[in-house]
Amino acid sequence: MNKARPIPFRKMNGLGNDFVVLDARAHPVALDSAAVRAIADRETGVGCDQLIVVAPPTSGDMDAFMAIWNNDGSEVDACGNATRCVADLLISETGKPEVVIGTNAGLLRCTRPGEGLATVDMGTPRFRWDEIPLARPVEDTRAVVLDTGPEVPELGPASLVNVGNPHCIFWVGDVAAYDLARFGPVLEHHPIFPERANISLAHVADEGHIVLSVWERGAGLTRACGTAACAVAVAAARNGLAGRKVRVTLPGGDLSLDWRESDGHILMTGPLSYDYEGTLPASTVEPAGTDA
Ligand SMILES: N[C@@H](CCC[C@H](N)C(=O)O)C(=O)O
Repeated sequence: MNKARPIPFRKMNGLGNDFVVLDARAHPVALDSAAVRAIADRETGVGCDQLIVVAPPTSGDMDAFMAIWNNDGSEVDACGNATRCVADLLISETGKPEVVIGTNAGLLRCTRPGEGLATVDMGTPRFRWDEIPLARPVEDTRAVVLDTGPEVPELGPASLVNVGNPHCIFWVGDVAAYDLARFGPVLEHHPIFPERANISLAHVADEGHIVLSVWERGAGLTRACGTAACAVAVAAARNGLAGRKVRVTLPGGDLSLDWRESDGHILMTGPLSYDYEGTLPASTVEPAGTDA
């Protein structure tokens, strides 16, 4: 007899960047791209920008491991906003002042500076062309001219950086003046990015404040993207456009970024919220043959 029970999930968000969070620590889940797309579908599934699986630690130096899937079914290494959400879950559960989350992009240390807030140490950015990665050598990733067709407006040179995932940033005078939803997909799939890229339009309002709009790889236009905020903060400082501590305003709200002088780590602080809880039919996420 199939005794499979429904799988509980939490719906959470960081500045409106929204996640279905599955806790696979007690009961494993098996996901493939098709299952992720079905759950993430806003018409026929739960709907989310990313699906997050909290799994048991894979080594003694972490509290849990976190797997990240975009809503197009691609698995990725980093998600800043979801890391804050999972950090809050683990801090509430353990009572520890600091938790360590394992990701495919490395170990991330997280704290709770106030109720409903989390700070994540996103580690150090990478700037070399083969670390971003790019399809061809580029000497200086601070300002790269991309060949684009008529569907992309004149945006000037891009700054490229990897903060656990690849980001491409264009510096503009007014982010609202551009229809990023129209040409974001073209840039995401530009041949210079063998793993595609997250595409940002950034306006430096002053040396401590940047306004940002993001077309996320594998998810489209989102209300916020934590790693894009990290990427734009370090790229602005590296280009001499802003200081190392900046406020980044996204459509969903503000994040505080500190590209720490002492060790080059990026600290990202911002809010997170719990939306609701629900259950998924076991058949959507259980390993084949499970009779749990
Ligand atoms: N929403 C995220 C980023 C999620 C992954 C990204 N779309 C990618 O494919 O790299 C964030 O808050 O950082």
